[in-house]
Amino acid sequence: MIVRVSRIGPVDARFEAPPSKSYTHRALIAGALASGRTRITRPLRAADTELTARGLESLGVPLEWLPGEIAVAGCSGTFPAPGEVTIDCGNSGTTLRLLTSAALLSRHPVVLTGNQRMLERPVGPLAGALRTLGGDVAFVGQPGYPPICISGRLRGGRTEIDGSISSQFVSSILMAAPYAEEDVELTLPAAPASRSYLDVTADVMLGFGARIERRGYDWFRVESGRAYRGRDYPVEGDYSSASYLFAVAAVCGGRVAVTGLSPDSVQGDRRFLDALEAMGCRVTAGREAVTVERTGDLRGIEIDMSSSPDTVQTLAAVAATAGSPTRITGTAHLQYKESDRVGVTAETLRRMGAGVEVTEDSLTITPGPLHGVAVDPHDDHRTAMAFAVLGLAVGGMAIRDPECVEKSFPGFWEALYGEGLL
Ligand SMILES: O=C(O)C1=C[C@@H](OP(=O)(O)O)[C@@H](O)[C@H](O)C1
Ligand SMILES: C=C(OP(=O)(O)O)C(=O)O
Repeated sequence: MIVRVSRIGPVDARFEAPPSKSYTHRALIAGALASGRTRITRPLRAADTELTARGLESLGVPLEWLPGEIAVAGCSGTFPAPGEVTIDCGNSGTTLRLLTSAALLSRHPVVLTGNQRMLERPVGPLAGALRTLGGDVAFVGQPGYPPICISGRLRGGRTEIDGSISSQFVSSILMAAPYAEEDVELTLPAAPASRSYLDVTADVMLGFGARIERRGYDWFRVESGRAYRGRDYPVEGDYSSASYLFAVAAVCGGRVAVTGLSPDSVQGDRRFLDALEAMGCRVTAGREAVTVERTGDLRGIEIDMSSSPDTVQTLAAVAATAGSPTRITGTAHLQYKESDRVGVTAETLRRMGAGVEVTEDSLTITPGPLHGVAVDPHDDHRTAMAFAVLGLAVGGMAIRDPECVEKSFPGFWEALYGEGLL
């Protein structure tokens, strides 16, 4: 299938943000490990969160998707799987990495695998740290990459962990840590990638009753024995998904209001709004909705997006329509995602007529006269959504394999249709 995107004029649209992918993954895992029942309300039902849910079910956790909620019967810290299980995590890095440490809470070995691309996404630093904490982690194929087989126990204690490739390595150990035999103390020798996701992890853990001490992003201690308690857990809206909606106002002009976002969220992709404001948009966060409005021209900016990785492509798309160049830094770890995102973004923007310069950790976009092109998202939802939005300003855009948005934002195309934008 192909979605064709035509140029539209200034917009006046209102959307509801989809629920947060990161919060839904974590609430599923905390609820599955908790004592008692958990009701996750307004969860994200998308390909990736279904993969986490199915993984937990195969570990023996009863779980039910109901309209607008998920009911989870917690296993009190020991997965009841009756034997070895293999979990297919597709291309969901969060599923594979977060379940890696939790798998030590099963009495039987757990094999975690995924699709072809997932087998190229690293897990080595996580495996190394887990071994120090008592786990047996064996690489079934290429050392440092899935598939991995997890057995042994989560003894706990102190370890160092390098989160500079992915914060998910750190989140993984933190989320399982309340069920270690001893307290877990993690020291991060290097600045973690995507550090804001560690705030999301801590937020969910605290919400489920864990005790966690920390010094910024370089030291964490989780108390053993402070089990998660089942609860009703409402999931807030997703700032990464909302970025595509806000970007429509930035590239087309006019205004877009998005409801369902928490104004004091710790999600790092909130920073995308600061970027739009610095470029010349008006951003207002009211009680009901966050609104982005553009009446004049956009100017280029320089911004560090290391903590907001999932909105780098949205920002690159907006930057291509500005009046001056934009330099985005903190992009090194985007090469480990669903695709080599910097490479694909640079190549597509160049084909559209923009100038793009790439270094190891930055992306500089120099706007030029743009024209639409055919985009192969390489099965990367964020590439499809970012270039669809840019297509609304440029016209003549064709997005191949549009169903890849199922990963995080299954209603993306319907949302644009619903507001008459497609
Ligand atoms: O923990 C999470 O929920 C996520 C962490 C980030 O990954 P990295 O830490 O690998 O950059 C982000 O890109 C991903 O979409 C979700
Ligand atoms: C990188 C992403 O997800 P994950 O790491 O879970 O595959 C994403 O959604 O952009």
